[in-house]
Amino acid sequence: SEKWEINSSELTFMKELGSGQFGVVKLGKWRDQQKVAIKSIREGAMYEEDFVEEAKVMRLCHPKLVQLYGVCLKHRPLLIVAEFMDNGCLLNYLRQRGGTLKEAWLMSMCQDVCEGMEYLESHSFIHRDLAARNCLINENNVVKVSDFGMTYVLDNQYTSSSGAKFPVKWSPPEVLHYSKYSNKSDVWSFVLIWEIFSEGRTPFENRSNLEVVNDITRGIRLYRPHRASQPLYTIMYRCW
Ligand SMILES: COc1cc2c(cc1NS(C)(=O)=O)=CC1=C(NCc3c(C)cccc3C)N=NC=21
Repeated sequence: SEKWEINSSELTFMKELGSGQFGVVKLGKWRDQQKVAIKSIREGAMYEEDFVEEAKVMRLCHPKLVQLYGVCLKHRPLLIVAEFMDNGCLLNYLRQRGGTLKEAWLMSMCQDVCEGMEYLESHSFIHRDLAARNCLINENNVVKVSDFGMTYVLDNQYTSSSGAKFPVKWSPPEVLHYSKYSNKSDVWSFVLIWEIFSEGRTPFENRSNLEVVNDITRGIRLYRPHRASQPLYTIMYRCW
C-alpha cells in the first residue's frame, strides 16, 4: 500500500473538535498512543482522486506547517489524519484571549506563519487561503499553517471569486479580477498579520465582499491595528 495510507483499524476516535468547509474534525489516537486529528471529507466535497493522487502535500514537512500523516482510502468518507494542535484554530484563540496577549507573543505568531509560508514558497507551493481561520496553535503556543490542500475544494462557493464563501478580504486585485494566484497573492494574505495585531477582528468588518472588491481596486487598504507599531504597519502595508 501507499506510504501515506493509514489503516482505519489503527485509529480510535475520541471526540469531535469542530467542523469546517470540508467536513468534521475529530481528536483520535493512532495505534493507541499518538494523539491525532482526523478530518472526514464530506462526500463530493473534494476531488478525492486528485487529492489522493496529489498527496504531494503530504511530502511537505516543516515545524510551522501542520503535519499531514496520511489518508484512509478503503472507506468513505475519506479520512485525512494529521498533527493534533491542542489550542485549536488561531482565530478563535485570538478572540478568546484578546487584550491579554503580549506584543512579543503576537510577533512570534507572525514569525511562525512567515517561516511556514517561506517553506511553502521554497517548494513552489501556493496556499490560496492563508488566514487566521486556517492557522492552528499548539500547547506551546506555536502557530502552524494548515489547510494548504484548498485547491481540491469542489464547492464553487469557495472557488469562484463571486461565491459567498470566497475569501475576498484576503485576496489581491489580480485574484479578484483574474484568479491569478501566485506566491505574491499568498503575501497579500498576510492580512493575517493584521488579524493577529487586531486580536481576531474581521478585516473591513462593516464592508460587504462586493464593497471590498471596489475599495481594494480603488487603492483603499486596512487601517493600522491598535496594537501594531508604525514600523510593523509599514511592513504589512507593503504586502498589499
Ligand atoms: C483543540 O481544538 C481543535 C484542534 C484542531 C482543530 C480544531 C479544533 N477546535 S476548534 C474548531 O478550533 O474549536 C483542527 C485541527 C487539526 N487539523 C489537522 C488537519 C489539517 C490541517 C488538514 C487536513 C486534515 C487535518 C486533520 N489538527 N488539530 C486540530
